[in-house]
Amino acid sequence: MTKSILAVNAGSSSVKINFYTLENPPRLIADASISGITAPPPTFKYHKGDKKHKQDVKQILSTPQDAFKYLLQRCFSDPELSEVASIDDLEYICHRVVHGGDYLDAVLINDETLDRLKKLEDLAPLHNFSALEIVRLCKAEFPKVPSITFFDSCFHQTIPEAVRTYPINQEIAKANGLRKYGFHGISYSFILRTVAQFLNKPKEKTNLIVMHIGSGASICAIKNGESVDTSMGLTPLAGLPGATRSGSIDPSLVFHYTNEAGHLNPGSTTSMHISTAENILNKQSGWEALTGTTDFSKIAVANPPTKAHKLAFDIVVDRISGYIGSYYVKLNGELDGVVFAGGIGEKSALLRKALVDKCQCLGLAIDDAANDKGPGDDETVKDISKDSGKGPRVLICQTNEQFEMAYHCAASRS
Ligand SMILES: Nc1ncnc2c1ncn2[C@@H]1O[C@H](COP(=O)(O)OP(=O)(O)O)[C@@H](O)[C@H]1O
Ligand SMILES: CC(=O)OP(=O)(O)O
Ligand SMILES: [Mg+2]
Repeated sequence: MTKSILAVNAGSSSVKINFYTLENPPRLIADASISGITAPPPTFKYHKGDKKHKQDVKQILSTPQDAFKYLLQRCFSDPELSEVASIDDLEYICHRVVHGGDYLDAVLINDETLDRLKKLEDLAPLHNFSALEIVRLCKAEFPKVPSITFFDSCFHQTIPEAVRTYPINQEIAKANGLRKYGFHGISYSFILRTVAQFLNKPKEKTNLIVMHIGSGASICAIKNGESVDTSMGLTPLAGLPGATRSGSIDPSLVFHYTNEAGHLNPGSTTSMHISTAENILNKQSGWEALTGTTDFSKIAVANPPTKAHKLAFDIVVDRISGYIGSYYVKLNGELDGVVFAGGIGEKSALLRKALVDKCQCLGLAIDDAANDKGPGDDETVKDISKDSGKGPRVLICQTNEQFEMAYHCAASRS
């Protein structure tokens, strides 16, 4: 019986689990996901071969842990699904953990590594706790199956010192690990390999600007196959706005958020504890704070229902295009392509069009029909450039963090 790998990706608004055969490269057996955790009702999707199933979930799933438990229950007890998902066949469970601190590579979970990762929970408040709860649950439910954690932050260890260093007291910065880490790295690693292959270039000679735009959004400059800058920082709050995250703001805004603004003194933050500020910027901001919805498909529409929806869309376009310009300079204008990925990057033709139009001066142009059609289910990379061959290519990549983890797991264990 072929052994299998279960890969778990707990994002801020979704949980995706995929089963693969343990072979190099792994083959997909089945996948299941819960999306829209922050915009109920959540949606359950399941796919095996040509069998596809989609339904709204009636029960309340307000955290990624709840969503994971629901997925396990469906996969292991539903007669239709259980044939592919027997616990006895599982050889490894791969988990996406957003913040890996100073870890340079994936680690096998044991008491020591779990303890070390627990200390990082505060640095990715929307992610690490939930991901580690899922790791703990797997340890308890399937004690014989090793769990391996893959980190979003590892891909960015090539970011040069001047880019990753914050201009603050360096003793304090070093003692507390205060630097840019960057995230979505499992996704960037998948995108780099598949896009380089698509372009017929060695990874080491590939220069890209990649946008991973989902409920959490970031952008990465890749030079000669290495991350040289990315918009998220010490935590996934920095950079672009997200569904409930503010993205980068003037750091002093925190001290002026209450009605005591303009009367700053050491006591003026008493009603605004620092963890409250963190909570507001991570969970009560972003496009939900502007429009009332975390669902970007309600915002990226030809006729926005309110001025606030239009404003939210324009803010996202403004912030992303600002980074594209900055990264174009950082890559000395030597750019093979600009890549759209993530739930929004892959699905919103309107956002892609608005961004490419805004970046015309960099030689970017889009083929409207190809853009509107988007990628087919089996099309991992799609070229939507107006005139491929001229200027940097405009591409969509259907990223797959679950595959990336299984791929590295199978490669290192086979
Ligand atoms: N057709 C669409 N147009 C715009 N946004 C979309 C569309 N479909 C899904 N989305 C958005 O994609 C986001 C989820 O992205 P995804 O990368 O899957 O999630 P996560 O960040 O949890 O990993 C949600 O904000 C959802 O509203
Ligand atoms: C790092 C991050 O924000 O991840 P996600 O987009 O999956 O929430
Ligand atoms: Mg995600």
